[in-house]
Amino acid sequence: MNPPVVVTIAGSDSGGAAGIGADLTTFAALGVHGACVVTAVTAQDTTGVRAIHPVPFDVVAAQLDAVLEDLDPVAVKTGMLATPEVVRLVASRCADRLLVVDPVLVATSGAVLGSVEVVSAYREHLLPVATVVTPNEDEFEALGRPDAANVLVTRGGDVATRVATSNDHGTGCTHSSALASYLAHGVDRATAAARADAFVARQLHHSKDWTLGRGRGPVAHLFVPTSPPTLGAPA
Ligand SMILES: Nc1ncnc2c1ncn2[C@@H]1O[C@H](COP(=O)(O)OP(=O)(O)OP(=O)(O)O)[C@@H](O)[C@H]1O
Ligand SMILES: Cc1ncc(COP(=O)(O)O)c(N)n1
Repeated sequence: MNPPVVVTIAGSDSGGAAGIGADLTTFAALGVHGACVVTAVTAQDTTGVRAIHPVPFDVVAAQLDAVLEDLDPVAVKTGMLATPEVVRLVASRCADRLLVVDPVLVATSGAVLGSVEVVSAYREHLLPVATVVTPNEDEFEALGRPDAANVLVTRGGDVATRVATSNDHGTGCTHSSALASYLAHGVDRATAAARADAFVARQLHHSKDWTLGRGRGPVAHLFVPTSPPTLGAPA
């Protein structure tokens, strides 16, 4: 039987904690086939972002056309979209699919990954057509505290499930990719959100004592220490 197809539209992180790498590995961990549209190349490590190179618009559009026309993904997950043109492109091409929008505007390191123009494009074009939007607190503020049913503010784990670790680089990407994977397996939004929270908490627990890099280390995306996660089973 074919796995569900999910496409991530996001930037690369040379340090392998966030972005496309985190998304594809999370998709693999959760039993979906991952396709990818690369929007930007970042020179980044556990301590911060050194450089950002947006991919030319035509090349982003060509990647998206290829994936949509040939692989027909059931779900789309967006991360760093880099330019307002790409935000508008995604809104116009992906509104008819399960669409998880992680509005990547501020990195864990504090680096700004989205301009004022990008924020406006999100508000006007992408937020209204998303299935779920997963801003963190800073991104929620930057977006003007949108008051809509599809907005799920991520808060770094609630008291019961919070894992004490500084290895949290990539948690937002992992969380939104897990959410898109569970939706692609056919579970409802509330269940998918709860499972994504539990998945990230478990992955954070697994990597909590890692000492990779000198800054905020990566969350484990793939290592699954106990039984495999529940995928499309009844809610
Ligand atoms: N310390 C933690 N313990 C348990 N769960 C956590 C922890 N940190 C993050 N999470 C989980 O990961 C999700 C995303 O976390 P967070 O909001 O910190 O991501 P982010 O990297 O700031 O997001 P973005 O990619 O939007 O910038 C949270 O909703 C929560 O489910
Ligand atoms: C290419 C890219 N995409 C997304 C993030 C956000 O992830 P985080 O909030 O964990 O820094 C990032 N730092 N880099």
